[in-house]
Amino acid sequence: MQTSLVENPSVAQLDETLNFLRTKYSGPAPVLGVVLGSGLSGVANAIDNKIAVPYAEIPHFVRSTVAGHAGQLLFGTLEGVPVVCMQGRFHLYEGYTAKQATYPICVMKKLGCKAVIVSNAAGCLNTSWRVGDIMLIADHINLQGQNPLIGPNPRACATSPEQCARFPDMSNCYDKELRDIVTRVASSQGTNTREGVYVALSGPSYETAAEHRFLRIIGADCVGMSTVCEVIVARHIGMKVVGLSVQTNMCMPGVATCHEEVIEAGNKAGRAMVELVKASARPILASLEKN
Ligand SMILES: O=P(O)(O)O[C@H]1O[C@H](CO)[C@@H](O)[C@H]1O
Ligand SMILES: Nc1nc2[nH]cnc2c(=O)[nH]1
Repeated sequence: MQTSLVENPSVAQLDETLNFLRTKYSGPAPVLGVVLGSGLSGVANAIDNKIAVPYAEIPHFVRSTVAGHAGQLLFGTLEGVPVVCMQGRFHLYEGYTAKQATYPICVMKKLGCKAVIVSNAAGCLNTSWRVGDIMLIADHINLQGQNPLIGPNPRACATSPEQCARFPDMSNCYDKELRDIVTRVASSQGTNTREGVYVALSGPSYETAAEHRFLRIIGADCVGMSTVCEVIVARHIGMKVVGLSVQTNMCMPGVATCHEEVIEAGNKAGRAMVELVKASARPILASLEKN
């Protein structure tokens, strides 16, 4: 069943989704959500005791239509931490509304997640970086021309109506404490992460050289077509966020970009990302429990 979500998800819709998921998975409630971007599905292999539920079966989920996005929800544990993982995400350019694309984040919240790790494949605008580098998102610029919070407030997936500010603060969107944890884990693994700004456009066309110049001038380090709507919803309903952008292609004049290259680079660099996400799960949980 595929519902056209132009309104916020209702209590009835969320209940229907959750009741269905409970028929598929009855293990410990996930505390951490993970969203895997293009070519980054390797994290799925690190999940133990996995139960996979295709999006096509889940009430009110839309379908994954993009190569490199498997289109299933995974339940299991990552280094002993109960997680729910989107192996593939929904994008606005697939024709989905911002509410449809972010519905799984509301479901993660209802399942019990306190934080979400969002990952993406991105075009690298920062000329000091290289393909394969992992950027911890420190901030974002939303140039998608959409905001998933437009419309009635509050939303049913929040813990309480008071949680959903009409004008939610986005100043610590990408949680500083969790970012520091991931940076420490990365350096203990010998992985050199860098922090930077992710800019999201609607896509699906890649950028022109003039657009690349513009995006650098406004302060972006890398560019993609996803993530920001998910993050806005997660913050609105009180979930902490970690964002990882794998640099899959250099945005340079005269250099063409194609999705096959993005997936291939994602697959390659994704290996380091798998180790990073795996090793970060327990310290992130410890930090969530402390706060
Ligand atoms: O952001 P993710 O889902 O990783 O995918 C990125 O890769 C695709 C373009 O190659 C776009 O969907 C872009 O957003
Ligand atoms: N918009 C955009 N999205 C991407 N995803 C991966 N690479 C790119 C890119 O160069 N531009």
